[in-house]
Amino acid sequence: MDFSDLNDRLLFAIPKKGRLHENCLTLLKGADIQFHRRNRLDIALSTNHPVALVFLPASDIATFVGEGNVDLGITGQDMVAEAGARVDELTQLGFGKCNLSVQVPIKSEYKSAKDLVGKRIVTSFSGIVRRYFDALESGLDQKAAAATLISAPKQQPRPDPKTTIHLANGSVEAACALGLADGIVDLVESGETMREAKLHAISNLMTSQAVLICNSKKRHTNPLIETFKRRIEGVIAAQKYVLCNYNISRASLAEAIKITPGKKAPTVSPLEDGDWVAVSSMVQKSSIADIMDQLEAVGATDILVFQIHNCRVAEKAI
Ligand SMILES: Nc1ncnc2c1ncn2[C@@H]1O[C@H](COP(=O)(O)OP(=O)(O)OP(=O)(O)O)[C@@H](O)[C@H]1O
Ligand SMILES: O=P(O)(O)OC[C@H]1O[C@H](OP(=O)(O)OP(=O)(O)O)[C@H](O)[C@@H]1O
Repeated sequence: MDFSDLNDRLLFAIPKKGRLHENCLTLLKGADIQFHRRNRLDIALSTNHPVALVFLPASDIATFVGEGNVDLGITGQDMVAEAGARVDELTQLGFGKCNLSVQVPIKSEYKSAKDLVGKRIVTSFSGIVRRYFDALESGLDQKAAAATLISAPKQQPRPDPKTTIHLANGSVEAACALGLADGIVDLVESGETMREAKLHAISNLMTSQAVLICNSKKRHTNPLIETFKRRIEGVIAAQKYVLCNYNISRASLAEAIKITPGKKAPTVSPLEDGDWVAVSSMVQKSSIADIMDQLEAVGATDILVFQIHNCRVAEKAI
């Protein structure tokens, strides 16, 4: 492959390793973006679309998309905020969910992030943390300081910051025990790392999940961007929902529909026995056991649940 192979191809950046990598490969497969990645090469040409996949560190993707070096990408919202990148968030992907929190040793005297103003913080998110503590130092409360990370235009850094922020690229949770920090700012999902390190969270800077992002200027220049967005949304919806079929008497239909209202509306088909109908409806996979109990309680029979491999659905949430 040489660079001319990339001409006229949409460049789509995917995390090359780490927490988001496997889920991204599943999405590409579900969206039927086929490719062959040669050993040790971080660029792979799609074999069925005018697309090149670019495998990059998750932390670089927001900057590359923001600056237009690649057109489309998947990374965490935390990475987008850290890069301060101006990108369009096309869709939230429902994985890589975590919080970015200020944490201190359980036994320390610090009770809120404000108590750490003027102290030492270790983090992998030095940009976000600098902005957050600048906001606290300028007198904002924790909630208002966290809001500046998402909505407010980027401020100039304070010329005389009181709080010392050190960048660490991993094992941030060890910094307090090693005497390097009074507090840390790190990601929390299950909380296991935090608890093992005898830390607890005293404030939340932001919640994050993986997102599909694109360069704002390129959004409407290539129709494949919208096609891939729709396909990926279909794969995610299919992972979230199952199809529930059952039979119910006409007398109980209204009650049953309240339990399974469907995306738009359930499909109701007549049965040979005129007093009964068959109902087919998409329901959230996570509540299916509850829903089956409720359907049985209102008299539904022959309740069958099917996995959905792929779908395109209306926006309305169930
Ligand atoms: N424990 C976690 N639970 C859920 N999502 C996480 C977790 N840790 C990280 N993430 C999400 O995954 C993204 C990438 O994290 P990861 O640790 O894989 O990044 P990386 O630094 O590129 O990889 P590596 O640590 O392998 O160098 C983060 O920006 C965040 O959005
Ligand atoms: O709340 P938990 O479920 O324990 O997850 C949180 C941990 O996950 C991430 O680290 P990762 O495992 O990616 O390793 P790292 O410390 O090398 O970044 C993050 O930096 C936390 O340390």
